[in-house]
Amino acid sequence: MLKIILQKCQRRAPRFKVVALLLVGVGLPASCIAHNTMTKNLKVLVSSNDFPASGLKVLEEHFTVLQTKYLNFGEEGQTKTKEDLLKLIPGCSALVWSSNLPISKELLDRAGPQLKLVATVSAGYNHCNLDELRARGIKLSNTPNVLSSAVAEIAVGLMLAAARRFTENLEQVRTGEWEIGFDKVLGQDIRGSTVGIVGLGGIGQAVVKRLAGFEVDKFIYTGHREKPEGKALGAEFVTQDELLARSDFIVLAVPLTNETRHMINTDTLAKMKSNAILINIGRGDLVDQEALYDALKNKQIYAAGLDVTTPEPLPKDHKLLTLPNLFVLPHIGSATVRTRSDMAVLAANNVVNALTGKALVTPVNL
Ligand SMILES: O=C(O)C(=O)CO
Repeated sequence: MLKIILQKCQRRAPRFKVVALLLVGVGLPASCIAHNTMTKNLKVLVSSNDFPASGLKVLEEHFTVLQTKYLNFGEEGQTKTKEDLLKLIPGCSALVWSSNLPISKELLDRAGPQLKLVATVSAGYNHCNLDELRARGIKLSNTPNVLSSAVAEIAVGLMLAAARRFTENLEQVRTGEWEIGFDKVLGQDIRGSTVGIVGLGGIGQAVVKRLAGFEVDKFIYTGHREKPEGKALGAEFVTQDELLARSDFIVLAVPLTNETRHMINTDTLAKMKSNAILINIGRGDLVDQEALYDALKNKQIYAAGLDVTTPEPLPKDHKLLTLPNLFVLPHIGSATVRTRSDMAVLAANNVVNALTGKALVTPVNL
């Protein structure tokens, strides 16, 4: 066995033969040594300096890990991070990507032909140029499922925040001008409502499950096709128009694609009930924000709760932020310690598999 490993190492990189011999001397399993010594010369770039230690540990066991030294925070931080990443990228075999820098043609050119995988640390991959990845034979992985509960919790949080008018109520607390009275700042119930889910994937299903105790009257959903999971959850499959017309809460849980971009626009907002509450946990561009601003301002719909906006960060003087019936979060759907750690480990395992010739754990079909 050892002989075969050493021959392999010799062929690939003679200096690893010496390393392997030394490590056998200290008692490490030969297969692990051969594998690690052969992959240690591969460079993997991690795009953020706050990537969870659990994921880094997996990567560092196998590869040479490069990481930007800047915090991707604020305009200056973002500029420095981008500059740093562009310097580090050439020669990398995999990119572990949690940056808002798009995976573009230019960036892939800069990386070079040895790049095998982009492992995005997100469920969404609309920031990746899929045509370029496909044309170059570069694989793409994402981190679905592990974040479904965390994102669904934020959807439920936004439903409560928008329905119970957290923006106005918080403002009252901050200014000390509380409206004390029996019929002041009344909100809407989730109890007895119809909740419409646009996209009954992992996150959409997790939203329905989390609302189990809220006495929702009816769950309906729309998408490309009826799903067996819908039946199991007691959710009715309807057309998009029917969902818009019937829902008290509309939760957007679909990826951003050419088909879904601006699916919420002047026309679709006009089909909603006047008490409708729109929740977006997908991507900002699912919604035409100008149209949403008008609909909220004119009270054409009741309220909205957004975890995602265009752009991110939303400038602090953006007109959306003047609306009392809008509650906005800074894209924190997956931002829990456990979820981010699970995402990091999943992304790292995808890298290990891609660079050791195994199937990806969570591939994106290109
Ligand atoms: O993982 C993603 O794509 C998210 O946006 C989670 O909020």
